[in-house]
Amino acid sequence: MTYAVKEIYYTLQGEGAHSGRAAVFLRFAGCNLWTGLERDREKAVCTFCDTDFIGTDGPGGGKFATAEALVEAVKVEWPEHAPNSKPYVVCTGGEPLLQLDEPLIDAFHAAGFEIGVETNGTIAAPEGIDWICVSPKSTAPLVQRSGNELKLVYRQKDALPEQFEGLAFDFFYLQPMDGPSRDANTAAAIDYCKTHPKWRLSLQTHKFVGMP
Ligand SMILES: C[S@@+](CC[C@H](N)C(=O)[O-])C[C@H]1O[C@@H](n2cnc3c(N)ncnc32)[C@H](O)[C@@H]1O
Ligand SMILES: Nc1nc2[nH]cc(C(=O)O)c2c(=O)[nH]1
Ligand code: SF4
Ligand SMILES: [Mg+2]
Repeated sequence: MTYAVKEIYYTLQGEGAHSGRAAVFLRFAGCNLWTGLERDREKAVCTFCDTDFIGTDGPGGGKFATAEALVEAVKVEWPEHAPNSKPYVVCTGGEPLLQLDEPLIDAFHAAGFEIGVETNGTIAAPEGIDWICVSPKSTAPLVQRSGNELKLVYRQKDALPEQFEGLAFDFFYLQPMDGPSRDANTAAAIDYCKTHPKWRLSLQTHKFVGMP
């Protein structure tokens, strides 16, 4: 299968349980809940996306004919001399589970990588991913109902924390929705976490410091 990749870059995970951890971000092109075009945003299932995932024109982006070729492009971003560390790749997008398949998982593991994924949960995750972060979206049916962290963007009218707190995840996070109401959403998320301690606050820390 040919993989369509928007961008590949080395940064720190900004969100959730692995916040602060060095990772290569592999951003796949395309999503099943929005075309990525501003003219379609209002009518999309997911309306608040903060990401450009159209095309393959970003840094390190392109079309990769094999899993091995894509792994090689990710591998070169990890520092050469990194003692006592296992390389970590975060597969995101767009929706990474449209493209992240078993051959690619196997190729990453063969190269010594630990694999994380950021998914909207509408597609079942293949076996073998080391860290599954599910971020449910509005009315989109949630298929992937277990994993390591559930990271709910807050506030969404059609996706309330109560709908998800019984699912099989190790951690439950609320991430304030960025946009015109970010400050109000942050205050509401803090309040919710204080009254519902099962939930923790996830801030998009990379945005504070201008990291990609
Ligand atoms: C761009 S998405 C890509 C991965 C996948 N499609 C998903 O939605 O989980 C990466 C993460 O950013 C979150 N996100 C997207 N737009 C956001 C916004 N405006 N404010 C806060 N988080 C946002 C998503 O919920 C998800 O956890
Ligand atoms: N630094 C950084 N951390 C992130 N965690 C999840 C992100 C994403 O867009 O999937 C993201 C991102 O875009 N940048
Ligand atoms: S599901 Fe993820 S990538 Fe797709 S539009 Fe929503 S936040 Fe963006
Ligand atoms: Mg992002």
